[in-house]
Amino acid sequence: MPARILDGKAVAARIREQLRERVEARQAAGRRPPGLAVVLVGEHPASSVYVRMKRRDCAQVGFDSQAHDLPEQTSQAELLALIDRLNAAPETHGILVQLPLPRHIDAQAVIERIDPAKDVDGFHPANVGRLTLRLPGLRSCTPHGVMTLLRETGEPLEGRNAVVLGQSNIVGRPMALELLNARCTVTICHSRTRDLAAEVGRADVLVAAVGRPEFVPGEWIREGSTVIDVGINRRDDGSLVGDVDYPTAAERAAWITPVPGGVGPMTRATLLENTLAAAEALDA
Ligand SMILES: Nc1nc(=O)c2c([nH]1)NC[C@@H]1CN(c3ccc(C(=O)N[C@@H](CCC(=O)O)C(=O)O)cc3)C=[N+]21
Repeated sequence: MPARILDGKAVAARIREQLRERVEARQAAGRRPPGLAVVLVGEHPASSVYVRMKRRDCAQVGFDSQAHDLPEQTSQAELLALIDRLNAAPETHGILVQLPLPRHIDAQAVIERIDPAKDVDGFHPANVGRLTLRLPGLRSCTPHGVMTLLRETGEPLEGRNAVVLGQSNIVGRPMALELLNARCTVTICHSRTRDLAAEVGRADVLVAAVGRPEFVPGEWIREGSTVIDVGINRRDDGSLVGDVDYPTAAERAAWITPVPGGVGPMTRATLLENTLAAAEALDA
């Protein structure tokens, strides 16, 4: 039986619709719209596209989208000064600094300058620490969005073997913590993992976040598993593929996310959810 498709695009659209209603209710109660500052430094080609999508999402749900497009030569001091102003601005509830930043800027210093209450990316050590300790806080959009998508399958996560491919700060590590908090048995694999095929073969839930096109062959996939593909890789012909070989994996999995239309739209919808949550907490 071929896998059922976990349609992130459709779930994200539903989330945006619910958010739009909540923003309308806020407005009817005389409260200001959630404000998201999206900061873009320089002209990384993919970043301009992603930032445009985020701003369009904001407009669609009635958020105040605040654009800060800075030149490539912006100094770290200038960027930190902007963060300070946004931290202090009452109309700004969320601050997103698009990554990657130009090489002369220390991204970690920038992340740590953001008020954790406005850190809608969930990248600040205070928020990662809160996730680690199972305390409420802003949770990184991609792993958080994946958890929302996993709930859509209706299958319980408790006790299942979850395998995460990739140990990055923005996906692999927080993803493993999310799955642990959902009481999965979690394995994190990386470039030094000895027998990747064997690890993947044990996965009831596989999350692939390695950033290599079609890296996981379908033969590795456990029959009946749930396959979440975080990879967004652009091929020479301009088309997008994930980290998993979709056609062969879909023959074995019970559920699988497509690329595009899977995790990507969920990441953006979760950014909006985090921004509304930040607004509710800050304006309370
Ligand atoms: N501070 C920061 N926060 C981020 O969350 C962040 C970032 N920097 N830098 C870059 C990555 C990448 N990222 C994506 C989110 C959604 C899609 C997405 O919606 N993709 C669609 C369309 C893809 C397309 O057509 O290009 C899809 O997969 O269906 C893609 C990429 C967020 N990132």
